[in-house]
Amino acid sequence: MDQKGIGMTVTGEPLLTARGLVKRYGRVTALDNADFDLYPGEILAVIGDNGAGKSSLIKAISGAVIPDEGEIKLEGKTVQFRSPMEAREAGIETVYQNLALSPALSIADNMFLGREIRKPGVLGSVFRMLDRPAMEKRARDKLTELGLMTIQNINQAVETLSGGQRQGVAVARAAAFGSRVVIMDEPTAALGVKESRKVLELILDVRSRGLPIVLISHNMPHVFEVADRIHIHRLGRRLAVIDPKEYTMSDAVAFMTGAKAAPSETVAA
Ligand SMILES: Nc1ncnc2c1ncn2[C@@H]1O[C@H](COP(=O)(O)OP(=O)(O)OP(=O)(O)O)[C@@H](O)[C@H]1O
Repeated sequence: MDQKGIGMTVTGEPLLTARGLVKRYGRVTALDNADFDLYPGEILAVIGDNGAGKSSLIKAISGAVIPDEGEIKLEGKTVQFRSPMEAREAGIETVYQNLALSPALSIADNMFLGREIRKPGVLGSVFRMLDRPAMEKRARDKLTELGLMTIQNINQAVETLSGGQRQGVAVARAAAFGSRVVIMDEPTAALGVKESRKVLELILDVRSRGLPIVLISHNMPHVFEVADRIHIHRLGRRLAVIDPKEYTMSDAVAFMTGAKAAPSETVAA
């Protein structure tokens, strides 16, 4: 593999790759031969103008849409996710823009939504009781481990939390279950300065635990603060991958809007 321009932080083989992804919605081609590479332990930001196809790319690699063409590989093996659940089972967790939390449910219940821990039941019985103490303990441990100590009560309804705390729960859930990759779609978009800071710290914290993160964001200061590499998406495909230490924010914006030609040598092979 040609490592030129990939950046200082990546080594070895990519963990998650996509080649030639195509996704059409009627006459709109959201993904037009898109490539993608995520390396172990890195924070990869994905940036691009509105409508560039960032969400479509992320949906394809997280099982939320099925691409019309192309190939996705996880740890070198071809995968075909037919649902977000299948991607989750493979260790790819996504924190969506709308968070997908249930406001009326508690923090613990939200963390285990769709994969509740159940008490051992009668063999073969489908009616197994929820193991609430086990879920509460695991939720509390995870939030403590991630430094979300401001959350006092694990049984507190999510609707009573601040935006930052909610995002924290969503990130904690992803970090708790994402054994291979955590994808975050605009995690700071709806947050204030203090709450954004907390989420950025969480992202760095998740990386320090060895989990790679894909961060989709329009917020250039946030991207430049935490990303190891920046994937620039334009007109449905990857245009370039740049090292944030080598370019400025205005360079990145100029590349993604087409105001300036992107350095072609920085496209990962
Ligand atoms: N479900 C859909 N049905 C029809 N068109 C869609 C659908 N999803 C995406 N598109 C179109 O595909 C193109 C790429 O959209 P996508 O949401 O992937 O871009 P994006 O880079 O994430 O944009 P933004 O930054 O505005 O969220 C757009 O033209 C969009 O209108």
